[in-house]
Amino acid sequence: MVLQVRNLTVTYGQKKAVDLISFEVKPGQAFGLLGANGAGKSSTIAAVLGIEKSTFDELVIIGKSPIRNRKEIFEQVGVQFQETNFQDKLTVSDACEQWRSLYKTTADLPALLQTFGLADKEQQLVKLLSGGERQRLAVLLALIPEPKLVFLDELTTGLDTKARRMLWKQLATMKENGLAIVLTSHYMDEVEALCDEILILREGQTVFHGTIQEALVVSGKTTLEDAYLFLAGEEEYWG
Ligand SMILES: Nc1ncnc2c1ncn2[C@@H]1O[C@H](COP(=O)(O)OP(=O)(O)OP(=O)(O)O)[C@@H](O)[C@H]1O
Repeated sequence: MVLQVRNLTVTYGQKKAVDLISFEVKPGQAFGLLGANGAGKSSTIAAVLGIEKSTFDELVIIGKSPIRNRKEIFEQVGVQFQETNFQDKLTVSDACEQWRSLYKTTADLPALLQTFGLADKEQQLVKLLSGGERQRLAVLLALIPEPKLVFLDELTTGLDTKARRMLWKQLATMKENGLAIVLTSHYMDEVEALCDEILILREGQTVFHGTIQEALVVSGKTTLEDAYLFLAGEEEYWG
């Protein structure tokens, strides 16, 4: 098991943003955290990484505690955040080198730049990249440490169709090689393309946890999007 989470709770003031959620992720498996805006997905990821305060019965990443062994875990876990802030004068190449310098072992950078369609942008300022290119750079940086587990928050938001397909294909290959993925997404085609298991949050609580096939069966729907809307309790808006 690469990740074990049991009864994780995140509280902001009086509000439980994440309420007793539990899940596990195995090597080579992609786990999708789904839910409406504000359902608690980012809070879950931040708590799992030990960035956000939480309570739990079990929280183990690659055999270690992200609270007590943050440094060791950092070497083996990649993180792509929704919005990465880059300095104004930073080129793509600088960003990659800075990131690489943080880790003991790193992936083949020219190959990653090629894969992510950024090989000809190395000297370009990050702030001048298009939104989609910046997004691809954020995913590339998450993969630099050759992680065993990667967290991808809204993986392909803002990406064009070709770039999305390229990323899915790349991640599918990495999964075959044992990479474990935790991703949040609002796109059910992406979830179907990548996820082996999903957990749907509604106001911080688990309303479904299982495979996509199970979500279809439990909801009695024929598409994942319909199943998601039903299980997340959002169907009433669409009738
Ligand atoms: N630091 C904070 N202090 C207080 N409330 C917070 C804080 N961070 C998040 N929240 C609240 O906790 C709830 C869960 O937020 P979270 O960002 O985890 O949702 P999300 O599922 O990731 O949403 P989105 O899809 O919009 O990214 C929301 O109601 C949010 O307003």
